[in-house]
Amino acid sequence: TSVTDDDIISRFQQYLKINTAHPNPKYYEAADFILSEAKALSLESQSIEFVKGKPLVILKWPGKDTTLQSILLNSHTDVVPVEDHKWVLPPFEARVENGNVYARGSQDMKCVGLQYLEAIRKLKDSGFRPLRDVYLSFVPDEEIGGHDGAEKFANSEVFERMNVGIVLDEGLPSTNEKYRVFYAERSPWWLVIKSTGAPGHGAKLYDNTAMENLFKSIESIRRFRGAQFDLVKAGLTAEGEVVSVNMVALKAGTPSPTGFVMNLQPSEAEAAFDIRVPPTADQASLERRIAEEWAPTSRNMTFEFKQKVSAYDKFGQPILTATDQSNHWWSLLEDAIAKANGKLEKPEIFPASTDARYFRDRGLPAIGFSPMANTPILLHDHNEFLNKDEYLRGIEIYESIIKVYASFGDTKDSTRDEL
Ligand code: MET
Ligand SMILES: [Zn+2]
Ligand SMILES: [Zn+2]
Repeated sequence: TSVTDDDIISRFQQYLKINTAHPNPKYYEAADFILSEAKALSLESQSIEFVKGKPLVILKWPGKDTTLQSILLNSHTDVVPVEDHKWVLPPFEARVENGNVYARGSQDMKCVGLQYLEAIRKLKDSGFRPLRDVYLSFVPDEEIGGHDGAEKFANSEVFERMNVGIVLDEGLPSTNEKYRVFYAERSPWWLVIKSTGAPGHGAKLYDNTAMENLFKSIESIRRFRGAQFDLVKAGLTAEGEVVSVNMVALKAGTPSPTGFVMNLQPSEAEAAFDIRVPPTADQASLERRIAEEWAPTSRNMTFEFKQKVSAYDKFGQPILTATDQSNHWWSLLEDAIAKANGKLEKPEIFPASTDARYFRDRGLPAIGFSPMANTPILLHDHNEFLNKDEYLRGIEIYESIIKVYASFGDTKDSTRDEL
């Protein structure tokens, strides 16, 4: 069978046209599409609903030696919502302009999911047969925390039986010709702080109002944010190695039909922050800072975490995948990318969060990688796009990676089985 670039791009477009944005992702349409692609490629497939209405599709390309650890190529099928009217081209039509495919999910991360499949198609056409089992997982709900998707999957018996040795998951584009690659990620701490204070006349100056109490916290948080950001701006610390704090919501004031009651100081106020904590950070000291400076009871403040993922494993060690000789999957990835004439940046800590953490939590190596070079970073942004040629180039990169990974036959890597 001969595969044309047009066929490849049109399959990418088909996947992008399925609206899997929260809060009502069309998960069954996405699953059906993946399953029909799998069928065309003669891959084994199953769709599992760990949670009703949220299918997780697993595909398998069986290897010659099923006793070896397998390779898992993971991607999420959901995407973040869009503000339709702020896009130049409609976000779920995958139109092409100047060689760029515009769609929500074109970078995050429907590209990767289909590039895995296209790479397998090419390898199959070339007659290649894997030594190890190659698995693909298409998981729901990454963008809302992954609890009903990758988290359940990584802790399931199905996963256990897959005997996975290495996981590949998403990364970020780079604006130059080198690909970025990620060996760890920052942990999300979603914090809501609340203040209370005596209500009173809008004209009266008095201490301990809810607004004043909250603003003292906001000032302190902003000083911390500024100091962290300065390290990045000065080029001293990588983006993924500082703690980021961004205020994402503010709620206060007494509503009135025309807006707010203007002459009443409210008795409550709250603010929400998206905090990301690198595995290299001192978690305990950040916790103390939150309790003592950002939401102290002495200032009538309380706090609550909407999400708080530890950056450390159960032994208190930072969760990261080795990027040295101790991890042969890392060396193989370097080789594979070099073989395909690709260049790699120094490995980084992913500044946001991905499903890779659920696999790393299980003690598995997981590498974040989305082969997009020369591409502006538009994840979660308006007018997200990926250039056609970059997409096609990424398929070649995955061909090389899958080939190198799936033919690797070192017997030393079966330690997990021996335990
Ligand atoms: N990938 C998304 C993010 O980093 C959702 C992860 S769940 C905290 O924001
Ligand atoms: Zn993503
Ligand atoms: Zn995302």
